[in-house]
Amino acid sequence: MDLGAVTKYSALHAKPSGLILQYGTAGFRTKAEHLDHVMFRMGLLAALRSKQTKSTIGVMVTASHNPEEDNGVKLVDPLGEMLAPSWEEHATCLANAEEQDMQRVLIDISEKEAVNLQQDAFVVVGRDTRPSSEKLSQSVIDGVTVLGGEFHDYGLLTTPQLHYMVYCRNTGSRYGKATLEGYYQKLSKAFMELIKQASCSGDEYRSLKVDCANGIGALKLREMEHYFSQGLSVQLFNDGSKGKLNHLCGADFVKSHQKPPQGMEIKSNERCCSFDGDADRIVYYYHDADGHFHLIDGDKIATLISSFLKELLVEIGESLNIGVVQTAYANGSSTRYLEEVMKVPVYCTKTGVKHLHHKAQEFDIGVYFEANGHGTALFSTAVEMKIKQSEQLEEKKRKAAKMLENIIDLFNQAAGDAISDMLVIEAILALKGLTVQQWDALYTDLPNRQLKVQVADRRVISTTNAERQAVTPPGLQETINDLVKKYKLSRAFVRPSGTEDVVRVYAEADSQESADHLACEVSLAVFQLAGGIGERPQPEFKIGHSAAETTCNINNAFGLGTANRHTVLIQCSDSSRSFAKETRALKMTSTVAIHQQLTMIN
Ligand SMILES: CC(=O)N[C@H]1[C@@H](OP(=O)(O)O)O[C@H](CO)[C@@H](O)[C@@H]1O
Ligand SMILES: [Mg+2]
Repeated sequence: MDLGAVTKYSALHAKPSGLILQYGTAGFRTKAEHLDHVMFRMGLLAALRSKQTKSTIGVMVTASHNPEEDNGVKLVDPLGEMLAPSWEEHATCLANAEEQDMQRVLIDISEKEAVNLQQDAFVVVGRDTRPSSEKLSQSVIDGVTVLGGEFHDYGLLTTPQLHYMVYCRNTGSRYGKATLEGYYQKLSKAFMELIKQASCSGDEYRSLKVDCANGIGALKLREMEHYFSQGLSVQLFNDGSKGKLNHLCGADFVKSHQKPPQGMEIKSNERCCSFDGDADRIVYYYHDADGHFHLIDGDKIATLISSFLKELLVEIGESLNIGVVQTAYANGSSTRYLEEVMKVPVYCTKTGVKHLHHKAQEFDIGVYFEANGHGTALFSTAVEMKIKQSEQLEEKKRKAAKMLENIIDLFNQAAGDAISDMLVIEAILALKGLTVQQWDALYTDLPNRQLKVQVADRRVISTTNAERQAVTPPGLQETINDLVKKYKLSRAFVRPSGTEDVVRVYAEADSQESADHLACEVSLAVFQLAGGIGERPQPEFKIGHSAAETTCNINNAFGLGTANRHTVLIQCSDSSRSFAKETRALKMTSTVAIHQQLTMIN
């Protein structure tokens, strides 16, 4: 290791003194202007990891669903997986070392991990469409080359495409060809094979509206679309030609606000979906004939996929085991449906796909999804062996085995992938002849609410039991237990976020009002017992899509009685400011005192 060169080049990517960052659930994420030194150092670290594992390592420059001004970086391990936990710690040490300590930290990591510095290193780099990404990925490359590593810069890629490239390169191309062309061909071929098996009702021309969050997903779906257009026509919205990345659109927006993205016109019963900013998450939705919005999230996606795979296994006559992995955010109805109706074992892990991915590897077929739409399915070598042996099976079983083989090829087993998941879902819906409403009707989600609470130090909250119970601060869990008892079919938990400086609160109950009240009461308990800062959590009534809907919300609030003399916090987006004005008029004529605050959603 040429430490002189490291020092010299590091000075060109100097760390702002005092800046401390943590390699969190999804790598480093913060304002783009604070990340140059982190990128250079992650280039160094990726080269070391590559030397140690004698494999290709990936570096992705993205901040996923964060605002456009942010950026981030994460490393991808040899089998396309998230970086090993011990190396996450090294990443944090290296990113936070002051300039004069850099050499010592690098040597420490190399010694601790017994890295042979003479070994070659190879790193592949990808980036999303943020204005800051190109320059930042160049800083990663500087880091790789200063340690004598070689690199391949894929340029613009979705995050899951980079995971796929790493996986292909480290498995001698058995998984696929490590090019975009290879990715498009592998997935499209599998999709077209599956679609061919769908019994054609004649009138079904499959089409889907896709909100691309103004991100990389739009570019890559455009490139890919002609490979599968015979089987599915996609109509792209928020394709980056005008709107801002993730602004009022994308999977995260749709899931957390439980409403459609801006910039997409939805006719009743049309199938629509949203990707997030780096295209590793997907959620579906539709408007029913009465104009009501229905969200089909990661839980329902996992249900559709696992029920289809289970049926295939039954048809093939194989006793391979199948498991579904969720987090505490999974809707209680989904867990009940999977366990009680489908009789599939369900496991709960901590938040963050690396936890779900590892658990899913324990099964012959492991399906994992976070409620926000990030997930995939993993297949063991036992499954592949059984498929190979299916040549001898009778016709019907062979057909099912062939279907399984294609569906395996269609999944991105390296990481959750919006494009791959979209094609899997479309294929399953076609094969089963299901409409989006029939899929949605598998079970009814329990009403739920997620809130964020600001505290001075979110580390005062520690949790156990896959984050479903708070251990500290003292008294918090007991308070939550008492609050939960007040509502029917209720559940609530709190945990410190791994990507934002907030405590997340989740509550579900038999009605939206109950879920909202419970979430609010739990937020207040967090605020009081865990050192809340800023404004106290308040009961919250969101502004509706239309003036009429908003008026109705406010009236409901009055109707509750409890709203009297309450502070009503009205959140409104830019475009709904006019509605806010109308509700101000309502305030003037009402007998209830409303202290109105206008805050921006997002
Ligand atoms: C409730 C929620 O959606 N949490 C998200 C979010 O993590 P937090 O640790 O909750 O901030 O970002 C992660 C990375 O994208 C994602 O894996 C996870 O599901
Ligand atoms: Mg993402």
